[in-house]
Amino acid sequence: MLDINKIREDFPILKRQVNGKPLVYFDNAATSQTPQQVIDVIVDYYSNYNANIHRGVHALSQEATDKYEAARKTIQNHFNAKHAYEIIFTSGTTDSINLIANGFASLLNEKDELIVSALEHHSNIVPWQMLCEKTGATLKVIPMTLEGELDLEAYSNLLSKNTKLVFVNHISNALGTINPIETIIDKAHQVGAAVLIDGAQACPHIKPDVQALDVDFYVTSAHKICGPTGVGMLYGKEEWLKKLPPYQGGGEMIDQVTFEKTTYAGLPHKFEAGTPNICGGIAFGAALDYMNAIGFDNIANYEHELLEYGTRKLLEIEGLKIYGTSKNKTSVISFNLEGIHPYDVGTLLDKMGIAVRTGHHCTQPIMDFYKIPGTVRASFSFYNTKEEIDKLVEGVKKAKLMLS
Ligand SMILES: Cc1ncc(COP(=O)(O)O)c(CN[C@@H](CS)C(=O)O)c1O
Repeated sequence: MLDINKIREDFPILKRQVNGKPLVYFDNAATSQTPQQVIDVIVDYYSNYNANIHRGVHALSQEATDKYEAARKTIQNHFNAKHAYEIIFTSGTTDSINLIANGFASLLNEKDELIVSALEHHSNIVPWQMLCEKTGATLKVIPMTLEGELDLEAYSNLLSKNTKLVFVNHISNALGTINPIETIIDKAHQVGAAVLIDGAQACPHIKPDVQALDVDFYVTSAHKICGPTGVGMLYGKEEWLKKLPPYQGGGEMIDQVTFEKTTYAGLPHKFEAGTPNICGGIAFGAALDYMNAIGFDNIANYEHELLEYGTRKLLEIEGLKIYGTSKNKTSVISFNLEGIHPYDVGTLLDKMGIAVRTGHHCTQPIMDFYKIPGTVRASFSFYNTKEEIDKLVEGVKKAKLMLS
């Protein structure tokens, strides 16, 4: 059982007032808030051992290197990766996906096919469209259903011996749907295709086991899981990371440089050119330690309570429609009020101190599917409360009165 009041004490920002009202932060799917334990690690780094890593001969550099590589091991253990060198630090989910898409440019041709899902974030669509433009490969799309789930029968029919890569999100940021990635991975492997799972929305709620999933690539951002922005990770199976060419050239990723020829470093540094976000990586590890101390089972159970409560209370409002009604979803509720633009609802809620996201949530294909301009999206985290949901419901009722 979580002590929510005690947990909320960890988050200084939750004491904020917005427009003269206590902040109700329901935009966790965009970015999560940062506990004092992680803030302290960031302050400690810049106060006591800020230095460049991996090649320094002085104490500060060694301390920073040790902490950075310890964070990599924390991430390895969290995702149950076989080797620490299968964890590549990136600037986030988008960067991780682009790293892989660029790597496949040298492996694909016009006969090859890639499969994406209709539920994807633009970060897991556009890099692959760019790759298809470069290589002549074909992009195929797994259709979605009205409930906001993937049509698995259609997926099976899209797979063929020409399928080289399948990439889907673990959890939809716009609808909250939890996709059956075990099935998706298994079917892709049966035709010899590799699978990239976009875990940006999953990692705040569940603890993926990359070896159990047998996934080829898994990506996420630290800022979704109580960590800082500007840092994330790519997990890749060793065999794949060894096959892919470097993403960026520069310091750190080399072994020998001559004007005749340059040889590259081994894993993970082959993919980590230049000075990394050292503090961000260390804070990423601290964020995972914080979340694991609370326990992902406790987090998932409590957030499911919030989802059920919020869904029930919002549906009591006449004319409110929820998009994404899968039985298997996390604490994201996307909704609209009949005849009212989501942006207007979001603006009024902000005046009441309630932070939600409105618009297409970087998933325009989903909005096109539902033939709507966007939604109001409330996304709950383990530090939110039912009392805050009551404020949201009252706010939506007020907005309906004012805007109808
Ligand atoms: C499923 C999914 N995939 C990729 C991204 C991009 O993450 P970055 O850290 O920006 O690289 C996101 C970020 N979604 C935010 C910003 S649009 C949201 O409000 O839903 C995501 O949810």
